[in-house]
Amino acid sequence: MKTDGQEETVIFGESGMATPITAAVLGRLLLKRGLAVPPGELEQACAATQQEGVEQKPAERVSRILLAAGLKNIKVAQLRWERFDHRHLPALLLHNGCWQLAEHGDAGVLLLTAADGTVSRVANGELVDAVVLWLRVERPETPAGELLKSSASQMLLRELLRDKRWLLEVGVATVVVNLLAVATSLFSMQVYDRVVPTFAYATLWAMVAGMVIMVLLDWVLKFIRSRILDEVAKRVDIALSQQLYEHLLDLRLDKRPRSLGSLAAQMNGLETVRTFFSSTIVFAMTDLPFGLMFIVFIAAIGGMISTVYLALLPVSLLLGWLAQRQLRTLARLEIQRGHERHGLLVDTIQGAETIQSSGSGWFFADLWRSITASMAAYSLKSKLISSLTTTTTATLSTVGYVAAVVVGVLLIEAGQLTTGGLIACTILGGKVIGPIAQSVGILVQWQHVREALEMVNRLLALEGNRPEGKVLLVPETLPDRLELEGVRFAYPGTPVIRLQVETLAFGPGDRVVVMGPNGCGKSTLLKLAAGLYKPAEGQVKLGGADIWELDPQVLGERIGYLPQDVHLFKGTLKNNIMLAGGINDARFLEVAELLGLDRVAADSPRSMDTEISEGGQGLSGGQRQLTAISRIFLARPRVWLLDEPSASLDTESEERVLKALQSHTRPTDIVLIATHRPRLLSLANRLLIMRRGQVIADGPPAEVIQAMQAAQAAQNASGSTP
Ligand SMILES: Nc1ncnc2c1ncn2[C@@H]1O[C@H](COP(=O)(O)OP(=O)(O)OP(=O)(O)O)[C@@H](O)[C@H]1O
Repeated sequence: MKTDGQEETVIFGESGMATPITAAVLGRLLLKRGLAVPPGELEQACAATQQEGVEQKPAERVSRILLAAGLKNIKVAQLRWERFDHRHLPALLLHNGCWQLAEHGDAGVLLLTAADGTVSRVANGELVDAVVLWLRVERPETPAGELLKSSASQMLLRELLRDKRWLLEVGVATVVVNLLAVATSLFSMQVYDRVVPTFAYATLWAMVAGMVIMVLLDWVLKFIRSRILDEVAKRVDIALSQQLYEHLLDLRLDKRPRSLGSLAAQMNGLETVRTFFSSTIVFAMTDLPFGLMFIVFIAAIGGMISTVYLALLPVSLLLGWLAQRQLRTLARLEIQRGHERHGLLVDTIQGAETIQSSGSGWFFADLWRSITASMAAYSLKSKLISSLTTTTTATLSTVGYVAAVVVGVLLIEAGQLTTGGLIACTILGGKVIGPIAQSVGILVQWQHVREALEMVNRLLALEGNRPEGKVLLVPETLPDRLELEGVRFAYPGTPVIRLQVETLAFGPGDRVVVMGPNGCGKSTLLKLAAGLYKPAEGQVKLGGADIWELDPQVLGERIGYLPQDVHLFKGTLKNNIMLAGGINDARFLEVAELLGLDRVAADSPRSMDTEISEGGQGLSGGQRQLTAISRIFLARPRVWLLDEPSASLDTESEERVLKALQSHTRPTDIVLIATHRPRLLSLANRLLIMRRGQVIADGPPAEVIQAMQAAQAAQNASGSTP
């Protein structure tokens, strides 16, 4: 189909009507997303895919067009507008019967650009039935040159250069150590040329005495150099790991990678970097540039012999460069598999009970074996390449030695060189090739370090909760009011909106129970209200202030959040209850008694000092839940956000928690409880019902229940009507 000279492909809308998508509108989107296509290619691709038939879904068709136009690594997703995460704009939108480019406009208005370039402004609400095509571009690899500009490298450099004195000290020590190496060769030259022909022992002893001093100096300098570098590595290590860990603590939860294994591996990346910089290999690197200095000395002593080493130097470097290209890919693959293995390990340890009870151990053992086998294969390949390169460099070194001796003999015959001179040249020659042979080992390690740095970069690139340098509000008083305004939220990596709330306000004294089917967004609502997740759009306000503008301490003080999955940490029961500390014993005991935790402690020989292992091992599910609830009671927040507080509790404990909530909350506190337990309704003066991320009913519990029952009855009646 052609319109105005533009190639079109035909796409079926939801209703089954064919809706054309032009190369022009797709081209506009690609341009906005920074994806270049040579002129004419998109039109050709559209025409080619059109000939294949029109029965494909829009997303499939656009995928084919993009592939035909040479754009790989792009996934196309088709979504309903109301479930689309606006952060992923620009996208293509099917509105008013044609596909248009949709972009953010101002004040929540959307800019739509049609194929012919006409722009219209549309309000969000007008697009309820619209369909979106969203391009998800896979992350491009960081180019090598970018690495040094990257945050981890910058952080490393910043730490290394914080106190520059060590650079001078190490520099001076390295120069002197290498000059002493020249002195050793000069010693051999003098012995062969002056001592051996005449057996001049007096000269020999004088030179030996000089050498002893030099050897001692060499030892002392090398020792000092290694101490200085160790100190620097230690300093950098402490600073970097602290910065990285704090970044991890402050990481925005919705920006965290989903796999725990890769998150932990990214953190561990620093370890690889640290080991590299604190290893002796750094000395080999600092000695590398002195190869050229030794060639200059060889030229001064043996003239033409230097050309042998000058020729060998680029050959060895080329060999190393070729090797490192291969090694880099292998290192990346090995590290990726390493992440998977790490993730599997974490999962296996956490899910040990499930694995054993389900008898699925063989499956995990197989998975482990296959990952380990492929890691071993990559490692074997990289060892093969590095040993091939090392052996070749060693052979080159021998070839260099033989060539230098041959050239030396010719020079001795021509009277331009002495035997001692030749020996000195070959000693210095070894010092040119030696570090290069060693550098192959450095290259192997460097590839791992490079990958590790990229991993750390990825971690650092993840957004923190509060941007650095942002001025945060610390209000002295905050009215007890929690509001959600125009909130839309999608979890990372998915464009599906999981929470959509136009306006929702909670005032002083509100006792709200949130109910709804599994996965309707109750926990998501509570997490957003607690400021754990940031909405893609809209605001969550506490006392009129956006909670993302508030200092986390203010937030922590005002809001108490009980997660659905309670987590306890390694330590004692008491430590776990008083997690953030700062609570007096009387209050602690009062809360323990209130919630029945004193009885848990009484059952254990170590009472409140009962040992808890990582992840809360050592307590029952209900006891873990009580422990977590007691943290909130100790904190006494103004806003209580409790996610399934009684899910693991027996009736007695549930009653106790209910009573505690009635008696120990202030009349002005806001209490929000997500639950499936009707018993908790006795506490509520307000009931929210949620479906598919939206609040569908809100009001006094009796009224809401009545309305829901009436709606259900009406639905049943209409469903039973023939
Ligand atoms: N971390 C996550 N990443 C991606 N999607 C998520 C994540 N957590 C929850 N979801 C999805 O968001 C939706 C809402 O989840 P939520 O936990 O808020 O439901 P819920 O109403 O609390 O359910 P339940 O009653 O089972 O606890 C679900 O469809 C779920 O699959």
